[in-house]
Amino acid sequence: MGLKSGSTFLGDFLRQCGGYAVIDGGLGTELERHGADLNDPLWSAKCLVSSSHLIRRVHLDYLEAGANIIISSSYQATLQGFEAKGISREEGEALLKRSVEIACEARNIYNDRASKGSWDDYYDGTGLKRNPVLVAASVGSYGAYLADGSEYSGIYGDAITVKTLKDFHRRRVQVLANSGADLIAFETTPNKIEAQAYAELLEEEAVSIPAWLSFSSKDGTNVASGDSIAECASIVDSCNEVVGIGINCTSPRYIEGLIQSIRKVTSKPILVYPNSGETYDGEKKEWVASRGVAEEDFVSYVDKWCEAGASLVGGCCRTTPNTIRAISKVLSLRSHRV
Ligand code: MET
Ligand SMILES: [Zn+2]
Repeated sequence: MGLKSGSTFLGDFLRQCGGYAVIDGGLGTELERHGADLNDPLWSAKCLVSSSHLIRRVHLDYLEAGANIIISSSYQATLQGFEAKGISREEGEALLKRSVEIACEARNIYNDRASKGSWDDYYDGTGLKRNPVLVAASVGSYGAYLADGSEYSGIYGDAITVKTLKDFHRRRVQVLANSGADLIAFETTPNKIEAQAYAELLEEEAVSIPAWLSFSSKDGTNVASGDSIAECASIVDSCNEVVGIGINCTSPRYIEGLIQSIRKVTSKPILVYPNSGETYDGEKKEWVASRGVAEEDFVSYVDKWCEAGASLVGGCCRTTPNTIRAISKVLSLRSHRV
């Protein structure tokens, strides 16, 4: 896809969806809920090796809950992480591709089911009712690879520069760009240097599919490291390959303010998929439940986020197909208004 088509890619898709699109919910969370043990440096990517059927099932659950965009299980799948487990470069690349294939298989099953559904179930006056679906290849941050929660601190230390980050991500991005995915989702970006690294990498490598980039935040004004969201978003805004900018894995209560800051520096579509509002304890590797937001409360924010300028909404860690079903209802009511 050339730059020109890249620049209208997400806008065209949003129009196809009626103005608003639904992103899926937490993948890692759902895999765990189904019994997977993700206490591993590869986290959800551990299932790529042993339980791809479970990953496919979770993608399918999100599609059936109304998701328009499903994000692959490659968040914590890195060639470096695979190598540390004795998995060769070649096998590691095959696993990265496999993560996207599994998501594509889920989309095929979903499409088949929808077209075989009864006329009454699926006919909505405009044709067969089947949500348009994109598959996004997940790229987690360098902090996610470290597997110590640093995607929520953004503190990488002085030895880590834009250059080392580009080199860290380069091959994985190349492989995922040629995996059959529709776009790349750079998730949980915690600082400015990593945003800069992604933007430069997309340009240097002439990546053939578009990308979106989302940040994590702990306060509603800055990304996790303390760099300002406005500054981070403008770095990304100037990269032609980036078709959407947003926030993920952040408490719902900070989202509205963050959208307003992003809106000031970009006219690209804004995406948000917050977590449940609980906090991740990187040392204990568990979510601290105390300050969570109930499912109904999460959903009550969705209209506000859209009014502030978001057009793609989903959920991150600790959200489930129920959250996505509820988001999908709110967005489809809004879609009918556009
Ligand atoms: N897409 C990833 C997942 O839900 C994002 C994780 S954020 C720590 O599994
Ligand atoms: Zn998350």
